Amino acid sequence: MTKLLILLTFFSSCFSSVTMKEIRLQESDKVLVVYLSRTNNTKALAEIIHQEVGGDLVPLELINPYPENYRAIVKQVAEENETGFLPPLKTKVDIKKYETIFIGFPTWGMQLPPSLKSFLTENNLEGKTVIPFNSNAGYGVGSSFDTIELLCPKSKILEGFSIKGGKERDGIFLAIKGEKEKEAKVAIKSWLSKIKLGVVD
Ligand SMILES: Cc1cc2nc3c(=O)[nH]c(=O)nc-3n(C[C@H](O)[C@H](O)[C@H](O)COP(=O)(O)O)c2cc1C
Repeated sequence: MTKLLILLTFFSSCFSSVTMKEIRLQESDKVLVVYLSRTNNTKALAEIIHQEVGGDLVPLELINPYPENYRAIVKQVAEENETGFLPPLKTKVDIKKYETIFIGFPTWGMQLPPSLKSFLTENNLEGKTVIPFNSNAGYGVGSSFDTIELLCPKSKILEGFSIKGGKERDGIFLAIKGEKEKEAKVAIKSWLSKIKLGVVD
């Protein structure tokens, strides 16, 4: 009887470890990490998240890119925010393929950038898990996370992640590199395990 129990325990543990691995791979297939980044800070976060959770990593591109000049982009974004203009996207995603969607963006004018509003309007995220992440110049996420809640009323929205990135206004472009990148990695890993999306080896 004891022998039988030991054998059963052995086989069930083999079986469960195979199943766990398969589930993780399947889940990873259904993960999308989509992000907007101008000076690569949010891109650095997206790459760390992608290394941790797998899936597809997709940069969001516009049909008509924003001006290079900082003052010009600030002015254009302010106008778009005021009029509610949704810039058309070059990036198309087959959203049906995904169940878990990480959405990354910088804070622009203390709001969600207009192209993210386009993305969330163009794609139906009903029933999907949505996880925002953000970099900013030190002033926080503004209304961006709340706007995601508004635009994704039928999604399960998990706690977002936010970190200080660059400050283009003061000539600081990519800040999430070297030591800062290592710090971001530690913070992201702890956030992912808090929201229970960290991949266990
Ligand atoms: C048009 C524009 C507006 C911005 N507005 C804000 C803001 O309101 N608050 C803030 O903290 N940072 C603001 N920033 C700074 C970015 O959020 C910050 O530099 C971020 O790390 C950039 O991310 P990226 O490198 O992925 O583009 C703004 C940057 C741009 C280009």
